[in-house]
Amino acid sequence: MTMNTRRGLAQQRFNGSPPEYNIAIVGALGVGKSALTVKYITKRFIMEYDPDLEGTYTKHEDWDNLDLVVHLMDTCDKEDSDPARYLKWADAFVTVYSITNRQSFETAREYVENITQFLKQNSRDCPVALVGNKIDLERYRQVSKAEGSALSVELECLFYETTAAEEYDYVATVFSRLITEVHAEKYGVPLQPLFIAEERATPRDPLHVRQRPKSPKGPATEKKDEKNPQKKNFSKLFKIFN
Ligand SMILES: Nc1nc2c(ncn2[C@@H]2O[C@H](COP(=O)(O)OP(=O)(O)OP(=O)(O)O)[C@@H](O)[C@H]2O)c(=O)[nH]1
Repeated sequence: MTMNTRRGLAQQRFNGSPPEYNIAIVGALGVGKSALTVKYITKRFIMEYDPDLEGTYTKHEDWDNLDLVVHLMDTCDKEDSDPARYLKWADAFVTVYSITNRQSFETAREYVENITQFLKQNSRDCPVALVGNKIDLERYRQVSKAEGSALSVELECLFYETTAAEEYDYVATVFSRLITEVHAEKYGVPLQPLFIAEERATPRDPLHVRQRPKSPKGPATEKKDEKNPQKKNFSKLFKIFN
């Protein structure tokens, strides 16, 4: 069976159109929502963004010959903005705080509580991840990993620590898990390759490699190496990458 036939068969399971996932990224200003969005979309770290811009970005993933379409909303909450725009839209939520900013951790709690309350009121069940970002700045850490983990247990959500400034795998791990969970919820079947044992290629993409069982919840592996990120200025013109 050719690669194209396998892809066709895989796609047929979803009426010919690729499965889609809407993921909203929320949190206080400056925690790295835009940086994590860009990292996931382009695998690159970009230092500066326009803090007032909110945008939705799309990425196609290849999951063992199945096309997946992932839409990310990099949110930007203002005093008068209505969170319903992403609460209603999203299939999953990434609530980001910076491990170097305790206030952002408190804000993340409020975000997760509001999301959970909205989901409950609307009888919806969506995965929510609490994400402590900027672990490359370990020396400035204000929120311990144990505190992040304890809050996720209390709020009954997933927990990861990440960095947008280092390896892509930190970020891929979070999205891989959310996509897997959303898929099961939205399409009623686990996200798994069309199983043709003798022809199955060795999975290489991080999405596949990082696929995890449903439980237990747990943080991504922490890495202590420090690197100097590129010192460049960009605006949200990275939108052109889509
Ligand atoms: N060292 C380091 N810096 C990061 C990381 N993530 C983001 N930053 C930096 O933190 C600053 C804020 O990042 P943003 O992505 O703009 O944060 P945001 O949450 O989108 O906040 P607004 O743009 O203000 O809405 C920028 O200077 C980023 O370069 C990270 O993982 N490590």
